[in-house]
Amino acid sequence: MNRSSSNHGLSIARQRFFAEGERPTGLVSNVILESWQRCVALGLAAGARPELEPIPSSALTELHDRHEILRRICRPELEALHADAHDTGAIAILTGPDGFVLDAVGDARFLDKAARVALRPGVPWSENATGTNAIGTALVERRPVEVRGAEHYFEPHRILSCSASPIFDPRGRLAGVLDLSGEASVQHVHALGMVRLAVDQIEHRLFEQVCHGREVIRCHRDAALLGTPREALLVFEGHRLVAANRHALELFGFGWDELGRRRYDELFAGALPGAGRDGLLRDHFGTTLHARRDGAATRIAVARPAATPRPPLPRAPAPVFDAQLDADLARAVRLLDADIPILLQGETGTGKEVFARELHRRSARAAAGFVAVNCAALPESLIESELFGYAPGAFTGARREGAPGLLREANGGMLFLDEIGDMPLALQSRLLRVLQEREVTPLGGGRAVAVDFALVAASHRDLEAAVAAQTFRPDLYYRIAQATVRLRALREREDRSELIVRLWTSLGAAAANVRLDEAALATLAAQAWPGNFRQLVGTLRSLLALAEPDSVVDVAQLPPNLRGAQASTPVAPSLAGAASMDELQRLAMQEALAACNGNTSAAARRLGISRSTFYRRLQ
Ligand SMILES: Nc1ncnc2c1ncn2[C@@H]1O[C@H](COP(=O)(O)OP(=O)(O)OP(=O)(O)O)[C@@H](O)[C@H]1O
Repeated sequence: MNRSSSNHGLSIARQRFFAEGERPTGLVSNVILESWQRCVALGLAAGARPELEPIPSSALTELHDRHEILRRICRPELEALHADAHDTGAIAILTGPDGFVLDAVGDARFLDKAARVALRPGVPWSENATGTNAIGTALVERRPVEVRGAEHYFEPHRILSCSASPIFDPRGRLAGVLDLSGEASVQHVHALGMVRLAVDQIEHRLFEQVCHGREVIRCHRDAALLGTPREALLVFEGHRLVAANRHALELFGFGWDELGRRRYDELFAGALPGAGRDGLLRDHFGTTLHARRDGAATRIAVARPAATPRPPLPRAPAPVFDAQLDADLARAVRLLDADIPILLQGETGTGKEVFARELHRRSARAAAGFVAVNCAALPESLIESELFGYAPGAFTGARREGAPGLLREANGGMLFLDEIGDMPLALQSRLLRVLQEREVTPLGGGRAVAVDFALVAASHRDLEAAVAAQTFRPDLYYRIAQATVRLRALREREDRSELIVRLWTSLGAAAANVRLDEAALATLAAQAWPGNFRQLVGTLRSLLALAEPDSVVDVAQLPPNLRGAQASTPVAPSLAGAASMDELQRLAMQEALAACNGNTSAAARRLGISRSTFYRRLQ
């Protein structure tokens, strides 16, 4: 089909879909059609100009900080994509896993034009915010997507032609999206292919970085492709497959959800080649594969050049679940898939949100969205409109075209209502009605819209006690508490040493070759950790940030409040007793990092120095 006839077909498709409410099958691909339908269900008005304001610059800096590793890994491909597409004037874009644009590299003229439709850093290009578009739709579909001209949901975006591919980490979690966008009037013939190749490179590099120090098995049918981004990469823990890249999934023919389930002997027949060696392996179909095994020991032994800049610490470790949590997760997934809501109870920091996200990842609704609402963080005056949405002109200050609300945004996916115990009583009744009737009526009138989402609610309050105290409605309680999971406080767990070792490794300690000595580990494991995971992870991040590469952390390096007999020693005397300016500085930074849960920006602000100075002093 040439372009003018395909444009004509698209105009007819739009007319039929938007004006006549028909399904224009055959005129537009199913991916686009399904996306349009999702946008309609969200209440987005295709003819309107979407209000897409970038987040404030301080929030963008924070976003950049959070995705520093991803940005660094993707930079070469962003530059290369832009260079390859230079003739077409297209721009290369990187977004985070939520669709927020992190970087845009390209031709100044088109950058300018793109900025007019808000295709610039700090603006969300998720489908919920921006309608059908390559970035948002690739995030929903979890696969590469092309969206050209009038296939975009919103009229003003017709000027764009975009090709995007999601980027997955070795555990199958979305890390971000790479996109190439240009003018719809220019042909971008190989755009999607270029983006896919670039993502291949990125995922390969991400895998190397995340799994550095682990024993990685590389294989391919063709020996010449071993060591290239086309090779399959696999990591086993014991006998279980815990990480893989897309090529491995393709080779063995299963999806990310099989990670953690498949065993070595289900994939391969015969033993691995020796560590650090090449050899032959047979897969379970009997096909011969060329394989290479990177021994963990060999990799760790490679000395880090002194001048190598330290990679930033991951903000959060990969979730760690013990056997009990794994069993809770498996049970909760079955219940959730049978449409039974789950209530998570546990003290602050016990990982309720982490648990809920993992539930989503393992559930039948994993491909659809995860919408998290913190009922305690939303001001009471806003919570109603945020949750239930509002009709056009419902109240002063409302957006002209109204808003669908978070309950409708969760349609098809999972709604996570955090701190539900803090929801005002009047709203509890409204929420109950939605859960019973499975439809939402926006504030200020309008017709009720059907919603279908899996519900996970959480609270650190004892909701049963709140019902007895009449601060929580019993009928809502019985509705949401059909299946309850109690997340244990860390002080109740006997496996704290093992947990600390796993978190320590996951935070990058193996990559930097920083060890905790036995006494330090025992001291950390003996703590009660009233802030639970949040406090423990914050402390481990601080220790790692301050440790030299290839070193051992001992008890003397632990924050004073954690050091056995000195546990109750106030901060000031320990600072006063420090030996040198360097030691003083080190202690002050350590205290600040611990107080800010390992957030370096916040710790730098606390000390009144810039973030770059803080980093420099950490080197
Ligand atoms: N199972 C886990 N494995 C690794 N890290 C975890 C785990 N659970 C929680 N964490 C860490 O602890 C932090 C707090 O977790 P999360 O926000 O899920 O706790 P919460 O119980 O929802 O807290 P709150 O009640 O205060 O909202 C997370 O940022 C994460 O880094």
